[in-house]
Amino acid sequence: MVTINPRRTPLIAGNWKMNLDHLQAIAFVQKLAWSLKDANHDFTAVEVAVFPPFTDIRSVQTLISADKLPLAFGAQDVSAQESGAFTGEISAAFLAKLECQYVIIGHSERRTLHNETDEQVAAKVTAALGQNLVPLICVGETAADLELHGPSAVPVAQLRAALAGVSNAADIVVAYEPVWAIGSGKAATPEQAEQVAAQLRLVLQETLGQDVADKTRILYGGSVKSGNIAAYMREPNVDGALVGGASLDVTEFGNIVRYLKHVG
Ligand SMILES: O=C[C@H](O)COP(=O)(O)O
Repeated sequence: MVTINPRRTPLIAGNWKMNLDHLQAIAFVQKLAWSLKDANHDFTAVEVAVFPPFTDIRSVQTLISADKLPLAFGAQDVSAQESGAFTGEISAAFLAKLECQYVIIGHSERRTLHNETDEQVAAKVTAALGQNLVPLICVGETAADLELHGPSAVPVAQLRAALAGVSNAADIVVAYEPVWAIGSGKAATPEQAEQVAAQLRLVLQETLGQDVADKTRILYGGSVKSGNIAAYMREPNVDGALVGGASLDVTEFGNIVRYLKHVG
């Protein structure tokens, strides 16, 4: 039985990573919106967001705005800097100007492949909030971390660090993504996801207070598919999913969004 917390609208977020150019993005978003509309998806019951590459965002914004599509969108990363000589960087102000609602910060691929530190993640969170973007903060342990420290220690420490400069978080989203589950087909069990999500909610409570802890959505990410999403959504502290590979297939992503059809 799924009980939807009235303070936390479930969020299904598709992180396209470095896939789909701007023309493919337009076709994808149109098809996604049409297929969800055809299926009478209730966008007030489950929010849907896509995270295209930077070069697609203007096209996605224009389409969503012109056709008044009930989809949210965001970027996959942001600079901690406001402006200046930072070749290749994209500021939070630029993203806000493109009407992004969200920005993913601290994805494990950034932490691993670009050596992003907890301090840089925290600075990016502050930069995003400064432009009224909702930071979607990713945390998660590697297989080695899991063996060494157990399931919650690393994600909890990463979240604490990410919130270091946040005093008044109007709106944030947290994604628990065990690194060993990303793109591996070896998803965490719903119980594992719930265990860590509950610990992350405690961190939110301790650092930002009960109200923020109650209203903050905590997503699970890592090999989410239409066949396993419903089981995660039955867990009381899991409020949605950050989907990678499966978000690139319109039909599959649409079925993930429509998980309510498959839960008792
Ligand atoms: O941001 C999304 C995650 O990295 C999950 O990716 P995945 O669904 O391909 O495992």
